[in-house]
Amino acid sequence: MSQRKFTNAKIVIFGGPGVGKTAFAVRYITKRFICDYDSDKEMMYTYKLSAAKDDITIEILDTTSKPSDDVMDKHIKWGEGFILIYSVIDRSSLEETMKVQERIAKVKGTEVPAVLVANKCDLLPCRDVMNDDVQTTAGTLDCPKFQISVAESSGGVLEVMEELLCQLKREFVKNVSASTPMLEKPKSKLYSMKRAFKKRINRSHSDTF
Ligand SMILES: Nc1nc2c(ncn2[C@@H]2O[C@H](COP(=O)(O)OP(=O)(O)OP(=O)(O)O)[C@@H](O)[C@H]2O)c(=O)[nH]1
Repeated sequence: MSQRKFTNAKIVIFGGPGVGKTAFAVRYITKRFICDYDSDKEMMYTYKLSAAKDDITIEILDTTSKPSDDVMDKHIKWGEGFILIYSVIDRSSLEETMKVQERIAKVKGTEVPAVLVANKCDLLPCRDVMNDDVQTTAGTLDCPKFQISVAESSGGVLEVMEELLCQLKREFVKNVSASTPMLEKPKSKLYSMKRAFKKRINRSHSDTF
């Protein structure tokens, strides 16, 4: 039987070198900011989120910063929702996310659950990416945009995840309704009475001949 409840989410984090992909995943899971991680290692995290109706198992794939096209396509096919992170102090990282968006659009189309995240907003005095840059380099996916600092607090990270999970749930519900055959509407009492009456008339009619 196909699954009818939203209980799983597969999320992929893409972004250029050092933008804070690992910091984001670790912040979401542990609510802590740890300054240094093993650099550029691919990691899979699993996190159980207790929701009002059901628990949701969230798998988060923290990718390397420069995956080959084949590896990127494999991750895109695996993922259901995408977090595209760039750093406000590194303009080239914004361009990286544009390339990823094009790839996602090619593999999965443009209607994909995704969010675009500007990280390291605590370093705004050193910013290298202006708001106009983001508007003009909007990319192929029309996804919600966030400005956060993983270092400063968990708030932004939670907001991003909440938005993506909402998009994923919407997509899930859409797919379930599309795959469910339309159930026949229950007949009203009047309809049943009319049918019974018709049957009786037909029977008495055939009795006559
Ligand atoms: N100031 C500041 N530093 C941050 C923030 N987020 C992450 N960093 C730092 O940026 C560096 C890179 O963070 P990572 O999480 O390793 O970045 P990454 O994208 O996983 O890096 P790679 O996978 O190696 O490309 C680390 O030193 C983090 O402490 C932030 O919001 N503000």
